[in-house]
Amino acid sequence: MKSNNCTESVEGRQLDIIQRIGGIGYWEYDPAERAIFLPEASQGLLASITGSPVNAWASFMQALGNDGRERLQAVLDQATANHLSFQVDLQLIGSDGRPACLAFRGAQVDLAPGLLGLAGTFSDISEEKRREADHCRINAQLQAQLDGQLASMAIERSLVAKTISDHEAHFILLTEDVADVVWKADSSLHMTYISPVDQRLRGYRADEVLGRHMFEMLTEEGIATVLQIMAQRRQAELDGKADESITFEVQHRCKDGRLLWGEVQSRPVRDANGVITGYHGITRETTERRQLEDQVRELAFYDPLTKLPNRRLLGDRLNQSIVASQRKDSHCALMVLDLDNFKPLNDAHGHLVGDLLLIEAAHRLKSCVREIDTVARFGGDEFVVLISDLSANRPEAMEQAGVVAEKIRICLSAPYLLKVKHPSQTPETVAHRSSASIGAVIYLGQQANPEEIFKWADAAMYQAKEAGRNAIRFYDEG
Ligand SMILES: Nc1nc2c(ncn2[C@@H]2O[C@H](COP(=O)(O)OP(=O)(O)OP(=O)(O)O)[C@@H](O)[C@H]2O)c(=O)[nH]1
Repeated sequence: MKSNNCTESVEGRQLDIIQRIGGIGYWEYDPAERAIFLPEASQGLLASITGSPVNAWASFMQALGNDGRERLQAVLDQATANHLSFQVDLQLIGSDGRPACLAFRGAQVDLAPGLLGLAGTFSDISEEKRREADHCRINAQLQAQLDGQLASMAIERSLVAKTISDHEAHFILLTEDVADVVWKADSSLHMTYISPVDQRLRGYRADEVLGRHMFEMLTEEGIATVLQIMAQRRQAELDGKADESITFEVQHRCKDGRLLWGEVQSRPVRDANGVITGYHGITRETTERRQLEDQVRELAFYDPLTKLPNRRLLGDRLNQSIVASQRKDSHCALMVLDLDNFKPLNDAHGHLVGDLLLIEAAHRLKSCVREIDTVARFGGDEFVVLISDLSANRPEAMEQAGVVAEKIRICLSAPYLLKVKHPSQTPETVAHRSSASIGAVIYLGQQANPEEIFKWADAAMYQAKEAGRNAIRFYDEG
């Protein structure tokens, strides 16, 4: 099969760089198989965290220990059952005996048409955890000092008052120093304290925030997330299982209309009877990390030029289609398409104009199939179409696939009028004729493996080329 090693390697390199700089890995979870899938670059990142270069996922599971493994599985099960997004922090011991902490974040997504699963990212937060522990230690020390002073207040009221104000000044200095926003709210979520960092991040002065409701800082989605978390906390309190500290990520509104992502770590403040009288917490800006996470996902699974799924994602969808086809007893079709007469366009007008044709071809291909079908780009001028839910009867399924293939062939052979915009020149329209040679194969369940299916469709595509191009050939099993 022809391939575009250059595009693949650029993608791989970009992904690699993003993962190294951002320290973010990507995963997908198929609930039916109860299996996690990691792209290759994420495996490398995981291996560097666990310190074991061999079989990154296995050494990660080993490093988690029984408790960690059970915890991760429970979170995946719960997120699948309740359609929740989640974050779980997992402690592990690397192969060199070094303790590490990994943040697993995820949400429900369509892994493939009709297949709901989970997808998300992981990152090494060992350093953040160490810093958090330092914060907590400092806060605890301050709190202990304040408590001690308050206890002797009756005796040395005036002396203590001075000490407290010293400590408050110390506390304010500390909160100004850290990059995170420190805040407090009363039990009805009206803000009672916010550190000055918030003004740097969101543009609001503290006096514009104090007394306002916390929800005024958040987007509608963020409010829904907080309400959901509060309902869960109330239920957990009733069950006697409430966690004191809760971490969640929501978007915050800025004064100039921008939106920022913030990871909020919140704790309740309780009176002597354990009744919640307010909340306090730390909010860390995570916009850049979220953007990196989105970029990692894009680069890992999508072709940057056409935005179609790439070879890696198609491989995954093909595996899923085989399982689904077995379960539903319905055929699927895989078609490999190579454009004809594409190179002359590049040669005459340059690669940028060639790119416009590839983008147009991608649009045309998508318009020929249903939402549940997959159109992928394999690099170069080669595309792959995966069609599922065809008849259980082989000749009938072949006829159905033939109708789609013919629709694609006609659609791709229509003339291309490419609008080229040169910088500081009037736009020109380049007309070009291309078509596609299409090789198709029909498969049912696990009768064949993905490599064979690709090989057969590819062989059929070469037959279509040899037959004079702009043609369709089905793989003949005979
Ligand atoms: N514009 C552009 N061209 C690419 C890209 N990737 C590969 N190519 C070019 O695509 C062309 C593919 O060559 P061929 O498939 O042999 O060209 P063809 O004229 O369609 O020939 P036949 O398939 O034999 O009909 C080569 O010129 C590659 O340089 C890309 O991302 N953008």
